[in-house]
Amino acid sequence: MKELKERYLERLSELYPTIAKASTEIINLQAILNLPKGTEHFLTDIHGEYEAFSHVLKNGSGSVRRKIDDVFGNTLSSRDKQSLATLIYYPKEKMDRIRQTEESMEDWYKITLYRLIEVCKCAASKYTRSKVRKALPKEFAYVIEELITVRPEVSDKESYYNSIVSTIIGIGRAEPFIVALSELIQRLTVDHLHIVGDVYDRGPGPHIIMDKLKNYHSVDIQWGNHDVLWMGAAAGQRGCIANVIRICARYGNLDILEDGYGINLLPLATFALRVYKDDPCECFKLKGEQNRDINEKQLEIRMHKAMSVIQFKVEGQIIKKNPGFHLEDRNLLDKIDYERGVITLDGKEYEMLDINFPTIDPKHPYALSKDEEEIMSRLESAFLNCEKLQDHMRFLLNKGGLYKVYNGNLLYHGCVPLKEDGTLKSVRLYGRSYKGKSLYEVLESYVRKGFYALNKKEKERGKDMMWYIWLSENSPLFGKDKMATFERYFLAEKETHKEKKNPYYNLLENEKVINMILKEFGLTEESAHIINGHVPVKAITGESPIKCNGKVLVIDGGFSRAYQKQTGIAGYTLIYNSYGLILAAHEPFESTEAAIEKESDIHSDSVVVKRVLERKMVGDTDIGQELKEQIEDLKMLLQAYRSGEITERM
Ligand SMILES: O=P(O)(O)OC[C@H]1O[C@](O)(COP(=O)(O)O)[C@@H](O)[C@@H]1O
Ligand SMILES: [Mn+2]
Repeated sequence: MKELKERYLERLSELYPTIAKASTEIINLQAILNLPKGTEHFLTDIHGEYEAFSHVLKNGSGSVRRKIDDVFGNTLSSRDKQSLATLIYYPKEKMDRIRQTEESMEDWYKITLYRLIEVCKCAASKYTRSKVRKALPKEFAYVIEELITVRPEVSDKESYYNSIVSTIIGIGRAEPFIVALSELIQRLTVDHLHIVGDVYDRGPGPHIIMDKLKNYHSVDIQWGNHDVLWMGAAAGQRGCIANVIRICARYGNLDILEDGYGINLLPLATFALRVYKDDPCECFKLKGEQNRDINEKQLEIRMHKAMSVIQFKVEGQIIKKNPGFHLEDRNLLDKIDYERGVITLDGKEYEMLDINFPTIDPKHPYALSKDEEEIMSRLESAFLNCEKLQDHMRFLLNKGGLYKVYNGNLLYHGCVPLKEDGTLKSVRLYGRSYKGKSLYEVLESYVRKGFYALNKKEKERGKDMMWYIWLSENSPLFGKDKMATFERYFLAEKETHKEKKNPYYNLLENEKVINMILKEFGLTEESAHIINGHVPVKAITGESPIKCNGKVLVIDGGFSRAYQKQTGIAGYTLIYNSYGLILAAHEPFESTEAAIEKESDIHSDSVVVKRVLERKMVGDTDIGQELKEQIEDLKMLLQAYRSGEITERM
């Protein structure tokens, strides 16, 4: 044991070769511990709505505006503060407009630069100089540092700053400088971003969101069921591929695949046009407002139906291949009487709203036709070989997981499967039982195996498991008793569409149950929270996202336009800064254009969920914990230098 310690100290002495260097590092780390905790920003269920996403990313769900309020208090009108906020979110676009009406741009630059520098100073004050320096845009790094640091040795500060600002304006660099400062403020306002699942599906730009996330300075992602669906598709799992394409078609978003990812859908299109030529495909109308031409719409509706039929077939095959999934009762194609146009479910007969299935052989309803097989095999290789998709999925794998414990909070997308009595539900997977945290962990390991396992069988299991995570009642990411896709397309009876939620969702107010879950994930402190997405909070009916006296926060972002009618708002996001937790309720996002022109911001309401008694410092966070350990190690090294166990390296 001692040997190990010695070896460790030797290694450490390579990094801190002298007493002076080790001491300096201890002092630096100690200083960081005493800075206020960085701001965390939580977003969930973005569902492809990249414009709204991009806006909340820019405004930090109200954090930028709060900074402006802190700095200017009553010395600026609320209008001016809002203009300044909009400028910080959209500097280029805003200046394009201002230039058209402003009489003296020079004055405007002066006032604006002064205001931005003040906000920037405030945003930077939470960080060490070294961290701020790393965030500075290269081109203006030196000047910005000059402007935001207090220089006691300069006696006439005002004229010092004024001369820098005048030079910037004089040499025609005011606008790029304003852009750089605005972006820096955005960057410094939020220290770390959490995405609590469901980047993908329903909206038009998940690939754009993924690109933005890839460039974001600090982020983690808890996968949502829709994300795992896309991961499964990228791994070549046919059930996932079929669902991904069906959902894109349903929302009129096939462009994501064709233009966003370069996946060729022509074979599917020609097939759908041929096979469903005279079929009105009534059950497969597209969702949302679709402003596209009628022929295009007709084509997409047919592709929607063609892919849905393929989905029900390939899912049937996966269910047969994996008896352990216990999903046999979801195989419905063999329950249809194709002659009479009815289906029998639980002993009851229902009329099918559509009975035109030219590719289904009633004796072998789950077999793909030759053409369907050909399409799926081409799609499989298209998904597997799509560089950009693979790159996005690698990012999800590297930055994400099924859950996260971070600064005393437990983050996951869906739920922890429970029994009616509130105890953990045990789930058998490939011969072993798992519940709670171990269920999360084994499922995550299967996802990774689906991408990386060398053993073919393990890899195959991993892939199928991604489809299972998408829709199984035992999946913590889905948490409903069935996914009633088939019934919702083909049956009029609403009772068959019902997807019953796991008891978890009825137990969210039960403190005993919530404490049990937190403890299961190693969180025993009274101050711990669960942060949850997945289920839209229906503010319209008075539902609150704050459950269990604030211990649970269900912040389904409601970004998804398709769901805004049901929720009545555009959902919630959460901020955790050094003063506590703040929940922001958002109004629907009209457009980027409106956000700039009308200076409309979409957070309508901010509720302080919890105000801490004492301001939280870095020392109180997970990173603070690590820093404290580093300090302890360095103290050990110092001791070793002083006692002569280790000699300084000069
Ligand atoms: O509204 P759509 O697109 O028809 O999708 C409904 C389906 O999506 C789900 O709600 C799952 O998606 P979420 O994770 O966004 O809730 C299923 O339970 C349901 O069958
Ligand atoms: Mn979800």
